[in-house]
Amino acid sequence: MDIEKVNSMDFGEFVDVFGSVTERCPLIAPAVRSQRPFSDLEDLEQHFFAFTDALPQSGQEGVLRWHPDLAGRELQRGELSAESQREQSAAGHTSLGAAERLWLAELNAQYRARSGFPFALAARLSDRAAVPRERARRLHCPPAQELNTALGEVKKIDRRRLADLLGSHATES
Ligand SMILES: NC(=O)N[C@H]1NC(=O)NC1=O
Repeated sequence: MDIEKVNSMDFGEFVDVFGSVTERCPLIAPAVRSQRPFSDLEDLEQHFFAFTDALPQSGQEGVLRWHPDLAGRELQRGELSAESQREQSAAGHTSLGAAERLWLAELNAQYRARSGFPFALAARLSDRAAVPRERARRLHCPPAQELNTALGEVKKIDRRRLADLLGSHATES
C-alpha cells in the first residue's frame, strides 16, 4: 500500500486499517487521520507517536494498560488481537511449559504492582529467553525511566505494525 492510497482513504477505511496500530487505543487512528496528508510512512508513524507523546502521564499510562500481558491470561484464553497473537507467538510465548508460564505470570504481577501498568516489550524483537531477563532487569528501574522505556517499546510495536500494513521494511530501533 503506498502513501497516496493512505491519503485517499475515507475516515472509516482509515480507522479500519490503522485502528490496531496502537493496541486497543480507539482514539489514536481517528486523531491521526485528521493530520493528513502524510508525506511517507515515516511521517505517518511520527503522527502516531506524537499523539501518545503529547498525552499527560495518566494518558500515557492508559495507552500502556491496553496492552495485554506477555504470556498472560489473554493469550491462554485465546483473547489476544491478531497482531498480539502473532507477536507473542514470534517470541515463543505460545509454546511455554506450565512452570515457565507461572514464572512469567509472577514477574508480570510484580511488574504491574510496582509500575501500575503491564510490562511492555516489542516481542517480535525479542525471544523466549530475553523476555524474562529483560522483565527482571526492568523491575528495578526507577518508575519515570520505566515509563519512558515502556512507551519506547510501544513505538517499536507500532512501527512494525505500520510497516506490515504498508508492506515496507521497519528498521530495528
Ligand atoms: N505487554 C506487551 O508488551 N504486549 C505486547 N508486546 C508485543 O509485541 N505484542 C504484545 O501484545
